[in-house]
Amino acid sequence: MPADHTAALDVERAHMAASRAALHAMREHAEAMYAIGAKIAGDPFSAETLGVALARRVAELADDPRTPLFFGRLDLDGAPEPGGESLTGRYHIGRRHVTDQLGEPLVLDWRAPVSRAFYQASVRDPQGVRTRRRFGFAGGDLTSFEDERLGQGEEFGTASRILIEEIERPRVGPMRDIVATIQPEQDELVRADLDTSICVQGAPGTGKTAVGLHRAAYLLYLHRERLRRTGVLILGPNQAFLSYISAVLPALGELEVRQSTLEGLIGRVPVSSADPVETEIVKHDSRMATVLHRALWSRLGRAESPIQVSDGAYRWRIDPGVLTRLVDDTRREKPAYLLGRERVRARVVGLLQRQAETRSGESPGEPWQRRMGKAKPVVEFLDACWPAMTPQSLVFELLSDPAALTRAAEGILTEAECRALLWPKPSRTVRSARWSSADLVLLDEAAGLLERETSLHHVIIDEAQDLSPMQCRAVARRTTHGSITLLGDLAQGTAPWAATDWVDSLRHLGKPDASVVPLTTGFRVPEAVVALANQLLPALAVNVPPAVSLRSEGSLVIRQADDLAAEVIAELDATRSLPGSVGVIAAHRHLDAVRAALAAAGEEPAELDTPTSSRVTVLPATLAKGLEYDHVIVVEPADIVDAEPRGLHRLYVVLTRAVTRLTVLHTRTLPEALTLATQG
Ligand SMILES: Nc1ncnc2c1ncn2[C@@H]1O[C@H](COP(=O)(O)OP(=O)(O)OP(=O)(O)O)[C@@H](O)[C@H]1O
Repeated sequence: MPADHTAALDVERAHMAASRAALHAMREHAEAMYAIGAKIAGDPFSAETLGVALARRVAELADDPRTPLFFGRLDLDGAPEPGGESLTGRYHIGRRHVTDQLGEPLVLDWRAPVSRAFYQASVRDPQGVRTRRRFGFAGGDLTSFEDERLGQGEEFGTASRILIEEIERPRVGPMRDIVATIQPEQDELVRADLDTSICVQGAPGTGKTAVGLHRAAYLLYLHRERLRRTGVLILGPNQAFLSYISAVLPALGELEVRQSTLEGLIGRVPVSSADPVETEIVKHDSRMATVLHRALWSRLGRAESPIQVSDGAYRWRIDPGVLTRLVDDTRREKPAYLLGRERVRARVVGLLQRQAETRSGESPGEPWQRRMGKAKPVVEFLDACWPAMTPQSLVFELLSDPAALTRAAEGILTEAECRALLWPKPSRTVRSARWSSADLVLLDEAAGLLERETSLHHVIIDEAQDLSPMQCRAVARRTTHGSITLLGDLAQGTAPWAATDWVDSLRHLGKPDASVVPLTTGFRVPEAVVALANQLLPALAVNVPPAVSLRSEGSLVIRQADDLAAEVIAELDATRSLPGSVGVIAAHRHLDAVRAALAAAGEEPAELDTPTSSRVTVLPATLAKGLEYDHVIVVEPADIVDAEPRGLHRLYVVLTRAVTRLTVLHTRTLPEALTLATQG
């Protein structure tokens, strides 16, 4: 390193030390506030609220010695601020604001408006940036830097050595944040307005998950109070994936974002049975929404007899014609079902009240109204003409009563589809029903008809290509007044109902106008593997742009084996001296044999979502989505393809988990698409 470079780095290190000391002081100050918070708050409720806020502040100010406090610097030369003013001076950009005792900024949060230029400025549009400096680091220490003098036409783009080093870094443990190296096209998505819904179609490893997580952090920074009340939610495909991404937001100082699977979000009953796939397909079809709607609303009836009710002093009467009109009028207002029932009850009481007023000249009080609302004749009328329902009772009836299902599904489902829906041996009562995971979407749809969901402000949905129409509707019900970020790759759709076009998903999600933005630069998969994966694309029958890889390093080996287990062990031995994680991915039927071979060879592989120090993880192909390993060993691809109807898509997912080295081991003939790809 040249001497002037070394000297400059020393200055930066000193700034880092000063920033760390200042952060420490900020935290001590917050801790002191926390200690006296209870005393200064006037009442227990404010003490509690203040205590929670201060405790959060203390936690947010934690310093992680393994990461540097800043990773970039901007020298500004009259940059126009969003407000129109010009900014000059020097700003270090990091994971959070750090200020000195006088409140002067030592580090600017990466989400602050000024920091945008760090990600977006270019020679063509310098945004007032004279020099952009990026730092290389090891642990929390600065090791190098790289300057781009934009004013002098100097710009590295994806050739930045520091970016390359970052993406070539061996992967260990859970996912990391990418805040130091967010690319301009990713930054556009991260910083999109809160009210804008977007759909990101991105090839494997293009940073969709990373973009989603950073977008959550960005939105929370900009709209902290609003979002604290109404929430940001991240939806992922399974627990293994959620645990893989769980460290990213805390590393960015965001500790309170809810991350869930869709089942976790909508599950209102335990899942204790499984459906055959043809049944699941019908249950996830959007036509079920119409069937449920019809089944529910067809329960409204005409009043056959009058309500005759006594309040102890007098008897009142409402004629059937009036009651039927009341039901019809309320229905026309399109309320949620249970709200409608209560409206009818209130209107009946209103009619009784008017009769009482006419007779006595006085209005009966609230206790009288409540009593009349619960009077037996009123309840009997409601139960006959607008019966109370629960999600479970509605779905139970449809799945157990052929006549009820036929009535509700006529002209919507075929006879075969109805047969697929009906339980072969229905439980005797709703309470003893054994629900499947596909039933959860039906129950949620039913619940949405009965009562409106409260809307979240923003939902980020990862691996969204696998959402069924009914699952999309479940999300839509929770974002009626909010926005969504949809992240996915049509080529990776493995569910039987996987989307083949984003237009339909967006329609079911209630955001038909969201724009679909492609991401095509891959940061994970090496060139050789991307080339192989791209050649599978025609066989996947989806229209997506192929990926380009930023990683030229990396290897691909496809090897015929006699003994798969022995080959896996040999391959593991070959990777022993290399840094980074290893994922052995196979169809379910091979897992026991692979695990036994590993045990015999003295390897103790990690289980998914249990953090261990083991470098090797053995996992089924069905859980590989969204994950990555430096070295991936794929066992018997033909069995992965054969295991499910969209097995080739599954294979595409599995092949694209590799960061550095992909080894495919097979005894059977390779799937045809892969053979063509290797020849091509
Ligand atoms: N700008 C970036 N700088 C450095 N690393 C990045 C960048 N963008 C993405 N990465 C890294 O690339 C890898 C893939 O990112 P990510 O998992 O977000 O991709 P994805 O599009 O969600 O992939 P998949 O479709 O396979 O789920 C991760 O290790 C991520 O940290």
